[in-house]
Order: sequence, then C-alpha cells, then structure tokens
Amino acid sequence: MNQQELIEHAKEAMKRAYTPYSNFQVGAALLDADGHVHYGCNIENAAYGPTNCAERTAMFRAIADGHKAGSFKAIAVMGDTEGPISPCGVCRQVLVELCAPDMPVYLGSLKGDFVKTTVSALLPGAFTTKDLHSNGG
Ligand SMILES: O=c1ccn([C@H]2C[C@H](O)[C@@H](CO)O2)c(=O)[nH]1
Ligand SMILES: [Zn+2]
Repeated sequence: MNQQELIEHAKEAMKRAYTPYSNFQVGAALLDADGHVHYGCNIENAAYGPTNCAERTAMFRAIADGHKAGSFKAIAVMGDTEGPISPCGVCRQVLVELCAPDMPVYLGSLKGDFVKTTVSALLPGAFTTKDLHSNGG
C-alpha cells in the first residue's frame, strides 16, 4: 500500500461523511500492521458538539476492532480544501495517543495538494501519558 493508494482510500471514505450542517466532507484511511485499511468520515450532529472528525472515526473504529495503540502504519486524510487539509487540535491529540510519534500522516486535498508529515510534527509539546505519570499520577 503506497501513499497514493492510501490517499485514494481517504477520498473514498469522504463519500461516507454525514455532514448536514457544514456540508464539508472529510475522509480518513488508517493503515494497520496487517496492511488493512480502516475508513473514517466526519459524522455531524444537530447539537454540533458530538460531531466526530474523520480521523478520530478511523482510529476509534480500528481500536474497537482490536488493533493496538501504536501499531498503525500510516493515516491519510482528504478534504475539499485550498491546500492540504489540516487536522483539528482534538484529532492531533488523539493521533499522539494512539499512533507512534514517527508514523507518517498524509494530508491531501481534492485539488491534488499533498504533504507528508508525522504525528509528532503535528503536535509539538503534546501532553501525553508521560506527563501524567511524571507527577505520580
Ligand atoms: O481535519 C478535519 C477537519 C474538519 N473535520 C470535520 C469536522 C466537521 O464535521 C467539519 C467542519 O469542521 O469537518 C474533519 O473531520 N477533519
Ligand atoms: Zn478533528
């Protein structure tokens, strides 16, 4: 599975978005250690707050299906943006929790923009489990 293929999966996942409020569709494709792809889309809610982003949907699905935190190989995210899509702060925090720091993150747009980054580069100085335990917590 190369990065272009994973991006194509993210584009396919976009079509599953439930977005009656923003009409802004986002797709994510998370590659697991067995080479299988887990799709995520954004799922909105009339109360707005319960909305789940595509990235978190993909990660939560894979974890619920039995995949272990830190075992994933890559994630691709796609949206209809000017420039590569930029994951929100909440998703960056969840990426740090569930994916390895050096895991590749591919960010695309329907216009063909593309950047490759990593989980740790997306959230410098993240609060992690290490911070909790450094104080005896
Ligand atoms: O990286 C992103 C950015 C935004 N959204 C969703 C949340 C909401 O449904 C809509 C507008 O913010 O896009 C994602 O799923 N992922
Ligand atoms: Zn998000």
